[in-house]
Amino acid sequence: MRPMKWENRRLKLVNQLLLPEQEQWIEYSDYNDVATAIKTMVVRGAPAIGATAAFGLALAALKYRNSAIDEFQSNFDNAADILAKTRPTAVNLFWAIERMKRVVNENREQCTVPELVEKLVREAENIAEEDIIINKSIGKHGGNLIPDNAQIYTHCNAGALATVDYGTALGVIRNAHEQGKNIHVYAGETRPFLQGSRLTTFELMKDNIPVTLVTDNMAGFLMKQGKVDCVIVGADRVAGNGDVANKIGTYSLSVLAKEHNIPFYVAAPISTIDLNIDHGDDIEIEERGVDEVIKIFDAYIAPKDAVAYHPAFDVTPNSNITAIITEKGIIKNPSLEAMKSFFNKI
Ligand SMILES: CSC[C@@H](O)[C@@H](O)C(=O)COP(=O)(O)O
Repeated sequence: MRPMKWENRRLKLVNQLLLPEQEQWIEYSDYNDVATAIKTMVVRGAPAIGATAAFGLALAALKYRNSAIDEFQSNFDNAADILAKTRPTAVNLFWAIERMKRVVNENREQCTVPELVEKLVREAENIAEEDIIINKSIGKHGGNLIPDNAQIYTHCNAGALATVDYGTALGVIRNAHEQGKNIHVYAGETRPFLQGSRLTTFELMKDNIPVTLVTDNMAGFLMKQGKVDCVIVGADRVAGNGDVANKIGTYSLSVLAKEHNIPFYVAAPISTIDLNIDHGDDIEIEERGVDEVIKIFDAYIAPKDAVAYHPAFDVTPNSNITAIITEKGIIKNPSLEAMKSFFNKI
């Protein structure tokens, strides 16, 4: 299931806050509303918010298509700033915004504003279409790492809903399933926002991929019981040394996997790798409102005035990662050197 549609020059997003109970599509014509959708997590997942921001900028370009070039650029840059301030951790957001800005900077001298607008719309469409191809390629590379009869543990939702389609971690799982391998997935519910229970189980069940939902604190016991053959997660940002920022709880899973000698895989597109950052400790970790911890949607699960803390992501050190699976190949035992040699080869 795709989380977004670009139809008649409008963006439609499925409201991921309501899934799986309700499939509500919201239409966007204003980039400010798109920024709010990213912030409130109507749309979420690193590649999905990148593509969404690109469409947000396409909407901004359409809005200002009758302006003179300088005014157009200033309004466009302002829209880019608004979209960039929505969520800080997933680098795909900034990567997509930069790609859109480059279209303006490289073409503003030789194009009219309407021509520029068309190029921007096309670039956003390209970002979205390429994402699907990239995910299928990640799936192909990663699918071969999954043995037949594997029991796979995944965290959060790195599926079709977190991308434009197919998914990264779930793309690997989908590929293994398409190869005819007999696999079974444990989906961790992913407190506090429940992307695992609401979205991952929903996606896998729709595809008839056997899945069992577990709460996050069950992972260690499952591993001890020998019920997990590998862990696969997505990523919001990979540092130049292969440290990985991903949904809060990923780090704990990696420690558990190491303790039990279970391979720990990260599936992510190259656009998630941030070579401007050498070390995971330098990745900005988003802190979200404590209401998301104190409540589950509208229901309080703690005293209303309880003190709570909500880092939305954590960082897994490269030493806990068996391999990073990208669309261009696999980086085994990631380190600064392994990452450098991979980028020299591709
Ligand atoms: C292919 S999505 C990879 C990551 O973005 C995913 O694992 C994740 O952490 C999503 O976090 P979210 O807060 O739901 O946007």
